[in-house]
Amino acid sequence: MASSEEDGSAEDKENNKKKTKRPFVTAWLTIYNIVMTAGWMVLAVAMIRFYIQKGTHKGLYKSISRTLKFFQTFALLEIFHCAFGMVRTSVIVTGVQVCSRIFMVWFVTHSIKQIQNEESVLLFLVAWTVTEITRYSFYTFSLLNHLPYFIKWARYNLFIVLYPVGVAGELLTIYAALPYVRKSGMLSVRLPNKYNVSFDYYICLIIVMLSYIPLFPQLFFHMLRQRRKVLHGEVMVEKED
Ligand SMILES: CCCCCCCCCCCCC[C@@H](O)CC(=O)SCCNC(=O)CCNC(=O)[C@H](O)C(C)(C)COP(=O)(O)OP(=O)(O)OC[C@H]1O[C@@H](n2cnc3c(N)ncnc32)[C@H](O)[C@@H]1OP(=O)(O)O
Repeated sequence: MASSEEDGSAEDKENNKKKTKRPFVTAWLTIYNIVMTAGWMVLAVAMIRFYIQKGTHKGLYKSISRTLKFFQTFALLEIFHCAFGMVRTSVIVTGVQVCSRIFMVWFVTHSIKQIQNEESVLLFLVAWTVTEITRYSFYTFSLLNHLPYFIKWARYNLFIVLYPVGVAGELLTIYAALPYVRKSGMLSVRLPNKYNVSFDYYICLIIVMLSYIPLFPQLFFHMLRQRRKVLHGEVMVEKED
C-alpha cells in the first residue's frame, strides 16, 4: 500500500515547482501580465466606445489597429518565456498560437486594407480580446496567489466557445482576402528575377488556411487537457517537446 508520503508526492512536487519560480522571473511575469491585461482592456473599451458612438463596426479596425498591433506583437515574448523555461508551457503550442495571431495582424488585416471592415474581423477581435483579458488576469492573480474562482472558471471554460469563434473569424477573413491578393499579386515574387525564386502569396494564404485543420485541434485539445488538470485536478503524463 502506498504511504501517505507517497500519496502526496505528485501534488507536493507540483506545488514545489510552482513555489520555486525565481523572484526575478515572478516579478517580470507579473509586470508583463499586468501590462498585457491593461492593453487588452484598453482595446475592449476602445471597441465598445467606437460601437456606441458610431453604431457600426465599419472603421473600428482602423481606429484600434495601432494598439492591437502593439500588444499582439509584444506577445512574441511568450515564446521566449517558454524557451527560457520561465513558464511551463510548450514552445511549440505557444509558438503556433502567437505566430498565427502575428500573421493575422501583420500579413492579413494590416496588409490588405480592403478586408478591414469585414464582419469576420470583428468576430476574431472580440474572441481575442475576451480571451486575453481573462488569460492575462488569470496569470496575474495566480502569480499574486489571489486567484478568484470566476477568473479560473472563465479561463478554462470560455475558450470552448471563443476558440471556434476566433478561428472562424480568422479563416473567413483570410478567405475574404483571397480575391484581392490574387488580383493585386501583392507580397508575391514572380519569375524571372535575378535570384531565380518565386513566391505566390495567394497560394501561401491557402496553405495557411489548410494548416488550421491539423493545428487547431492540437491547441484546442491542449486547452481541454489543461482544463481537466486545473478544474478537475486530473494528473497528466506530459510528453517532452
Ligand atoms: C507563420 C504563419 C503561421 C500560421 C499558422 C496557422 C495555423 C494556426 C492554427 C491555430 C489557430 C489558432 C487561432 C487563434 O488565434 C484563435 C484564438 O485565439 S480565438 C480566441 C480563443 N483563444 C484561446 O482561448 C487561446 C487559448 N490559448 C492559450 O491560452 C495559450 O496561448 C496556450 C499556449 C494555447 C495555452 O496556454 P498554457 O499551456 O500556458 O496553459 P495554461 O494557461 O494553463 O498555463 C500553463 C502554465 O504556464 C503558466 N504560464 C503560462 N504563461 C504564463 C504567463 N504569461 N505568466 C505566468 N504564468 C504563465 C501557467 O500559469 C501554467 O503554470 P502552472 O502549470 O505552473 O500552473
